[in-house]
Amino acid sequence: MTIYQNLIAGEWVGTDASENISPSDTKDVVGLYARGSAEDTKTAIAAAKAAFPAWSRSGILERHAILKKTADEILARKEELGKLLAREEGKILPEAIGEVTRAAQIFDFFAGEALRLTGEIVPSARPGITVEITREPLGVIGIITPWNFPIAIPAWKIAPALCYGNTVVFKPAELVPGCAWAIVDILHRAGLPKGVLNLVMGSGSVVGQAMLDSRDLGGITFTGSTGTGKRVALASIEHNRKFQLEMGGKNPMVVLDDADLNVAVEAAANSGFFSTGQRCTASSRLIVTEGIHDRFVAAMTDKLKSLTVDNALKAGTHIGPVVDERQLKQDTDYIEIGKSEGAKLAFGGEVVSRDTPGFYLQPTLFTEATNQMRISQEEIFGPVVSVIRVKDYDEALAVANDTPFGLSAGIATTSLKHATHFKRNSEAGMVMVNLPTAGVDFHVPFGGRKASSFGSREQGKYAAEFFTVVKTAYTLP
Ligand SMILES: NC(=O)C1=CN([C@@H]2O[C@H](COP(=O)(O)OP(=O)(O)OC[C@H]3O[C@@H](n4cnc5c(N)ncnc54)[C@H](OP(=O)(O)O)[C@@H]3O)[C@@H](O)[C@H]2O)C=CC1
Ligand SMILES: O=C(O)CCC(=O)C(=O)O
Repeated sequence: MTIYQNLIAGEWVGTDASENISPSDTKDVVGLYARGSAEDTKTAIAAAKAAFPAWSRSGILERHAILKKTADEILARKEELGKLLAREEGKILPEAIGEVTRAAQIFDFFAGEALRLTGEIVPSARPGITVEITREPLGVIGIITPWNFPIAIPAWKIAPALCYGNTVVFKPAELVPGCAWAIVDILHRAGLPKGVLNLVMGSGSVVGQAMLDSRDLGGITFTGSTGTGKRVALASIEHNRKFQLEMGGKNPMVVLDDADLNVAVEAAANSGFFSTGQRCTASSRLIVTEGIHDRFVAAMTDKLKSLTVDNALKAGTHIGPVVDERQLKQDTDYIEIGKSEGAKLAFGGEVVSRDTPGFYLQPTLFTEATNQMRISQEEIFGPVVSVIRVKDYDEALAVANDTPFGLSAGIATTSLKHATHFKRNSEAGMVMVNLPTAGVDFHVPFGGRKASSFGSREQGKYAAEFFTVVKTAYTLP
């Protein structure tokens, strides 16, 4: 089998490789992908550092053209790349093609941003002097991404990094090197100069750690677990560099008595179970007021009965497999914890077999949960959701905010008053009314509060906050 190699200083390198296995079918080897070493990582960082002066001064038309060409190729190959994504991560094919399309839209957006770079000229407090306020790139950006969005998250970190004139060392999650390799190959062929974008696939404890230990990164942008996020933060403080963290969620979805039941059920099922519940924006706490509670649980249970769990590539599958054995164990451990805490298992809870050997788990719904239970406080990251019964809107809001996390929050209601109050008083970075808590737009800010995020927002024009540094220059002509 061919080895998909790392890209370091413009050359494809690496002979040590590991298998990329499909979670839908553990007999399906997606490909052999290079495993970089700490030494490879250092070489990649040195190459990115050497490429920085020229790239940071490159013309906006060059950056625009490369990002646009990348967007166009990703879009033209969305079916093929979607299939690769579905195979390696387990997202169902329509969701996977949707994610690839989103990656293309992100590159397209930042191709446009390259042409819209601006600064300000303001009068000085001292007459005769002008003040220019400009944004400059940070330098070499370390990009560390998770497995759950194998192409969209790399896209929303790589595209702005390059757009604003930074060079990059990119380390994707070991579970999903396929999409990472494809996106880097496309950017490389689109004409990026040597060393501007380096790909080092390999393990977090080796490649990721070597990035954390480097003194030559101007910034690290990370998405993943809270534990690794803290390591990124501590190492970045030690090395005086900027960092941006996107971590977990325990996102609430409030359902009020006056909600449209169908809207509420569709939003809750999507939030909790689509993408196998493996989204940091997934809602695993359904906070439901008394008057609609029993009708909502009955309708949710009917909805879950109608969902097919199977191979991600099979037509008609609604929920693909869990990403790997370790995540499956985490999910089933939490199901046992939920039972032992006294929550009632209303649906699912079983690992199931399908025609192909994969990590299949039924969508699982607990009722009679309280917000103090571990299943309501800790991120499970699987298709496991609890219903918490509350008296009224005020209690619902208090429970929704009673969490260490603050990424996304939803409410299903026909009351303008409650929707407006919730938008203002939810302690989350993103609020959805009558919509799923997950599945965000590509051109507006993304990020949370409390333990979910650290640093400025990702995506849209707000991405400039992280990927640039402001310079204030005074001139006496
Ligand atoms: N917020 C989110 O979107 C996500 C949250 N999670 C949460 O995290 C849990 C565990 O998932 P997991 O994949 O292990 O998350 P991690 O935080 O371990 O992985 C995220 C990224 O960090 C890398 N990494 C791991 N260790 C280090 C290190 N010491 N230094 C630098 N980089 C490192 C990983 O590499 P590698 O994978 O190659 O080891 C991966 O690229 C999930 O169950 C879920 O709760 C997970 C994914 C996304
Ligand atoms: O919900 C989304 O669209 C994005 C979710 C995400 O970024 C994540 O799960 O890491």
